[in-house]
Amino acid sequence: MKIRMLQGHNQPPEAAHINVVIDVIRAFTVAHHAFLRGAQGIIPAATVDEALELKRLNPNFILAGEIKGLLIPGFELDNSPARLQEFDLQGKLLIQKTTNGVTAALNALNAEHVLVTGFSNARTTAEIIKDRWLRDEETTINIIASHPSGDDDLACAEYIADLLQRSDCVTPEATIQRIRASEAAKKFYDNGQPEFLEEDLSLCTQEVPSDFVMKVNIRNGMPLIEKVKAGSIHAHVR
Ligand SMILES: O=C(O)[C@H](CS(=O)(=O)O)OP(=O)(O)O
Ligand SMILES: [Mg+2]
Repeated sequence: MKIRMLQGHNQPPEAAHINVVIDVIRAFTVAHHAFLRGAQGIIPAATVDEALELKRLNPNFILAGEIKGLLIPGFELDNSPARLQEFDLQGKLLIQKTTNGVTAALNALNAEHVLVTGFSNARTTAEIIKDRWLRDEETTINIIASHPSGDDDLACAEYIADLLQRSDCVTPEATIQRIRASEAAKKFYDNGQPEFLEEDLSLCTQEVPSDFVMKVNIRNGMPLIEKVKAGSIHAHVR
């Protein structure tokens, strides 16, 4: 296995068998919790206009995301995993537009398998990659920390790389510490910015055991993030 560690959301990575796109604070923590709450799929949108147009055509879809961390006018959900807990998402399709995670995922579609995750599903994602897709030492994996400079996604990327390599050097505790100390985490401790909930940070640093990865598949020519269970991955390959 050859692992490349990358950081940022704007550059398409060099081609690989597997791209793993990380956004801990908060896009793919939101995505994981949306699936845990029954969401059927998530359409990543490159722009607010594209997201609003999709909503116009599909009024049942739910708009989620942020600009500068805040609710986008006309959207139902912001980018808070805590506020998401109040919504019934059973069978729903979400449209997600965020600064780092969603942009990075849309720029990383050039692999056989494209996965997204935050810390909450990092271990499961690594385990399923190991079980299903690590064919031989020639398998190439890009692990993309979507925040261009912050340490939250990089810490999670290193945690996943460690799990894939079975090196046992990076603990979940050390990873959580780095996420909590990252630049992106600061606003969640700031009493002057009450719109950023400290509970979000708790959810972003909590591993939630689940039996699925979040995989970006192309459906009708469009990317769709789907919940793919460990045993059913071969039925969902792109
Ligand atoms: O809302 C978020 O958590 C971030 C925006 S910011 O960098 O924290 O302002 O977006 P994301 O794409 O989830 O990193
Ligand atoms: Mg982020």
